Amino acid sequence: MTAELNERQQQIERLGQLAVQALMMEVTVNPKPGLVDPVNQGPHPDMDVFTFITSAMSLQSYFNQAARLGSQAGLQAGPTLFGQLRAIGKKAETSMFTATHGVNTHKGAIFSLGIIVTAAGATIDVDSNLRSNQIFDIAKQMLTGVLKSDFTNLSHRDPESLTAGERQFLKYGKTGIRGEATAGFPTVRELALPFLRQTTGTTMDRLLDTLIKIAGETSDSNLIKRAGTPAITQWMKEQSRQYFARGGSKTTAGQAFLHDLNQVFLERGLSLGGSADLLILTIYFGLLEDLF
Ligand SMILES: CC(C)(COP(=O)(O)OP(=O)(O)OC[C@H]1O[C@@H](n2cnc3c(N)ncnc32)[C@H](O[C@H]2O[C@H](COP(=O)(O)OP(=O)(O)OP(=O)(O)O)[C@@H](O)[C@H]2O)[C@@H]1O)[C@@H](O)C(=O)NCCC(=O)NCCS
Ligand SMILES: Nc1ncnc2[nH]cnc12
Repeated sequence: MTAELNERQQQIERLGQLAVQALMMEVTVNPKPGLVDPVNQGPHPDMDVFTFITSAMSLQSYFNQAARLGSQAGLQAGPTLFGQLRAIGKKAETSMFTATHGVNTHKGAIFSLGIIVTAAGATIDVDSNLRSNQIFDIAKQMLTGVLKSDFTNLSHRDPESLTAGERQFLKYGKTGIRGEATAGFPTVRELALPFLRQTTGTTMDRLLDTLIKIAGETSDSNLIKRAGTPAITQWMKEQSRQYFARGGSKTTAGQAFLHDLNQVFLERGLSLGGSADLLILTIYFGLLEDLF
């Protein structure tokens, strides 16, 4: 192998490794309301931090493959590339369920982070200052037409076979994670990543604040599913506002608020699985940009 090819190969592998690192960093952040962390299972009795570590490790080869797929497609990447990714994503879902004995830890991340890692592979030759924006643009290019293809004819399907996201589209017109991805992940591009870039303090402080920022601004289909109503999104926005009004993770008042919020999530069985996925994406960009 020539030195040039070898270096390219290493860059591709690095993109895959950073994906698993982002999954590990997300699950380490605590105290996270409604989510599994090393201290708490939150409202997820079927999983703990070890389930997440096992799940993340099982996805290494998927993310390496995704980065390689992207690097082969380059900047013209489009829906064909997404079709190829979905095929390997479905296999990765099966590997994840085998590794976790049937627990859904990273289904959302297989989809969202898979797209971003593939787009990162496609921008391997782009200048590092321009890269993040290019990744979002390519993700958008790749997802062209997905809303139409995934949501057409849903009403003719057996209602029992529909996923939470599909049900929420039929019931509330909400496009969920597919809508976010099709728009090029605006919650990450315009809100979470700029927010993370200007945070200070420990990595734990910065990531906790970024999570609560995301949770206050996104429509988390996992939260809606658990609450049984989309009105929960407005409630979450208010919780986020109050947390930051107390100074966030770096203040005693902010930490006390978070502690109480964790209790509320536990008592009501609420989860922030979708927001966790967007945090994972934000961490991935943070790693690419050397923000930690
Ligand atoms: C497009 C797919 C993601 C499938 O979508 P689907 O319609 O099956 O599901 P959705 O409900 O739309 O969402 C799927 C997961 O995406 C995450 N998510 C939701 N909202 C957001 C958001 N605003 N931003 C980012 N991410 C979001 C979320 O994942 C997290 O929650 C998961 C736990 O969920 P679940 O098991 O349903 O919930 P529990 O509370 O545990 O269940 P109960 O105990 O209540 O029963 C966890 O994985 C988090 O990561 C949503 O769950 C994609 O999978 C797809 O295309 N599927 C088709 C097959 C395929 O092609 N797969 C390969 C993709 S490359
Ligand atoms: N830490 C976490 N807890 C529960 N669901 C998640 N989905 C992604 N990360 C998660």
